[in-house]
Amino acid sequence: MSHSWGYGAHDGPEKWAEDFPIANGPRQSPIDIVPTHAQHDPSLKLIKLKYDPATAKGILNNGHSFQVDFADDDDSSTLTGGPITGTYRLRQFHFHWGDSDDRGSEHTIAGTKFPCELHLVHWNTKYPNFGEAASKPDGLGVVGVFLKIGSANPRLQKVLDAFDDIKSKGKQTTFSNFDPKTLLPASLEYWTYDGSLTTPPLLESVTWIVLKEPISVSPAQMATFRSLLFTAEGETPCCMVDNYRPPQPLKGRKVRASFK
Ligand SMILES: NS(=O)(=O)c1ccc2oc(NC(=O)c3ccccc3)nc2c1
Ligand SMILES: [Zn+2]
Repeated sequence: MSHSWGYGAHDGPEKWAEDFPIANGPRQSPIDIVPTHAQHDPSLKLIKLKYDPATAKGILNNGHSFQVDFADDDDSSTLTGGPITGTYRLRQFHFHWGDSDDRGSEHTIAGTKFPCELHLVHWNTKYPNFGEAASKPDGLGVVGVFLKIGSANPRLQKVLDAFDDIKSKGKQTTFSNFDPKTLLPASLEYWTYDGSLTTPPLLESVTWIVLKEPISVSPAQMATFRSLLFTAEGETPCCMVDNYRPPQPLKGRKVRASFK
């Protein structure tokens, strides 16, 4: 089955269920987080993110977003604590963003959309690799960070400076010595719930950890995000924008807060 999905009218989120019926499953992501409905859980631990900059390997335009990939053959870069048990290894981070500043995030907060959202993707080392973990209900842990319009974010700039080499789909380049911790806000307070990958194959294997505090991004930096292309070299260029899935039904799930 050739899975060609995207974010357009003909291949976008409203069509994904045709090839990926789990799109209508019981624990789909993203969701609208309503802070007043979230329950503070005092048993939730602090999240611990330990990242070794040396594990950063490369940056790739995969035609849906761009991602920075990390070496995950040992426990050099891990997520522990928070709502999860055990050790989850960082595999990649990527973003979702809009064509204008009024949209772009996947999760929303009481209906509020942010212009951009960062996802740091980790897999549970109780499984042999990412692919195995991605098919298990406790296989993945994704940390979501909102970006809001403000002053230019100097830590983001190193990522954006690599875009000239990955403008179109399938292009990649080396990307080394980068600490994703520099992209995190001061507070690691979070909401957590059981969900899924937000793009096909939409596997329901993600423990979501969405940070309450956003990081900043400037309008000029958002324009740089929007200069990437969904399309490969030689194809009619199509700007990579609005690569976000809208919130999905909660279907009885509880969202817990690590804070009061
Ligand atoms: N928006 S999302 O829910 O964070 C999300 C959605 C879809 C995803 O597919 C992958 N695959 C790998 O990282 C991968 C890692 C190793 C080998 C092959 C793939 N990560 C994802 C994260
Ligand atoms: Zn994502």
